[in-house]
Amino acid sequence: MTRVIGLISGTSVDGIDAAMVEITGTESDLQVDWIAGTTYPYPEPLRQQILAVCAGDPVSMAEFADLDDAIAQTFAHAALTLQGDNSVDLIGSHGQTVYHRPPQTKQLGYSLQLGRGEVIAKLTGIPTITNFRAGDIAAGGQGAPLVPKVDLYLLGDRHHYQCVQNIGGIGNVAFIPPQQNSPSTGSHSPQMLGWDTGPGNSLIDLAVQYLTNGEANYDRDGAWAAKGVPCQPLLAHWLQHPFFHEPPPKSTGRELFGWDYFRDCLSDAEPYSLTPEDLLATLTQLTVEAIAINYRSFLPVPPSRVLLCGGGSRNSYLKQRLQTRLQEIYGQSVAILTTDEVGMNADFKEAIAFAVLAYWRQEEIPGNLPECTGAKVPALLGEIHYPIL
Ligand SMILES: Nc1ncnc2c1ncn2[C@@H]1O[C@H](COP(=O)(O)OP(=O)(O)OP(=O)(O)O)[C@@H](O)[C@H]1O
Ligand SMILES: CC(=O)N[C@H]1[C@@H]2OC[C@@H](O2)[C@@H](O)[C@@H]1O[C@H](C)C(=O)O
Repeated sequence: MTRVIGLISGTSVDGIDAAMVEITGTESDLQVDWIAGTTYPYPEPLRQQILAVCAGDPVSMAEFADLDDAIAQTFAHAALTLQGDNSVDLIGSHGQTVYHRPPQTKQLGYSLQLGRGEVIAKLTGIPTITNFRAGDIAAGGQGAPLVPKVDLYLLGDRHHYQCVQNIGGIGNVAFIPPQQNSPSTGSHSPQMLGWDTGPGNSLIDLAVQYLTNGEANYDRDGAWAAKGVPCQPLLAHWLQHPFFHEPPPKSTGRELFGWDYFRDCLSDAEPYSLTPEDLLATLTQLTVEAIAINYRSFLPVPPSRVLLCGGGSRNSYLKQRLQTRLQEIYGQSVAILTTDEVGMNADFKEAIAFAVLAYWRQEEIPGNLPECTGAKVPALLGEIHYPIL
């Protein structure tokens, strides 16, 4: 048994999710037992600095190095807070993505996560694995999404064609066909798939911040959007964005669906004189339609159930709109649950996944699925940093 802490701050930049778990087995016999989890908020000035860098604000290399270390220190504190009196064997830290560029025909991808492992290992005294995306990118992959391989082994089901749909800042899906035999035999058909579906909560959050002058950060339970009506012509226009129609493998981030895109949305919306409620309803529906278009265009069969995770799984209005839209496109009801309902914590699933990815790195088991990231080969993911005792 290996006790591992997994750490991640996602594209919402809302704080560090930390999960402590005990892991045994390897792939088809992988077992992860939950011990504890916590969300450790960034100090507000640090959060603002991260958002500014993500939005393209210029920084000197010296400021950049300080930012890297400030993030690493916050991650280390999150790990130490969660660790308490427990002994921990390993930390898997995703870090904070500040830039992501998918690969092009003649150019490898580039994905930068801050919060260097040397500092986390030094401050915690625990071996720390970081920089998980580089190994997949070196193999020609997108570097994302990486969580689907963990979903396969922890959420694969004998009967269902499942979609595990994360709705964080960005949305991503893992499509998992029924696992009749051991997944590692590759005997399942059709194949496992996974890719980024587009905006999750990123545009909804930006709209709430804009509409409240920064007083609020998100639309709790979708209550505000639920009072509005989606503007169909605006949606039709936004849905022409090439990302929604690009076949997988594909990945994205705040570079595409961040402030600049939101400002474009606002100017597109001007002629319609939308109320704040209508604007939020339309942006929420964009997330729903992005998921629906991706499923209809790229899944080989309709999912028999969708397992939601990430903060968007708490947005009951979004969930209900997604239910309606999937029923419309498939002509039959598709069960929508949260991963909590099948025993996997929906808020900490990504943190748990990076604990597993670190464990796989230590056991020398590849962490990526080429069918999801587009990498040429399965690759060992992550760099190991040992504390100097
Ligand atoms: N009760 C709720 N109602 C509506 N939305 C919610 C609720 N709770 C969380 N959210 C949304 O979830 C977001 C955070 O989700 P999450 O932590 O999964 O994102 P992330 O991990 O940062 O993103 P990513 O998965 O893209 O890296 C918040 O910014 C908010 O928009
Ligand atoms: C570059 C980056 O941080 N991408 C994240 C982001 O957040 C959601 C989506 O975009 C996903 O593909 C990815 O994260 C998860 C943890 C993944 O790799 O599976």
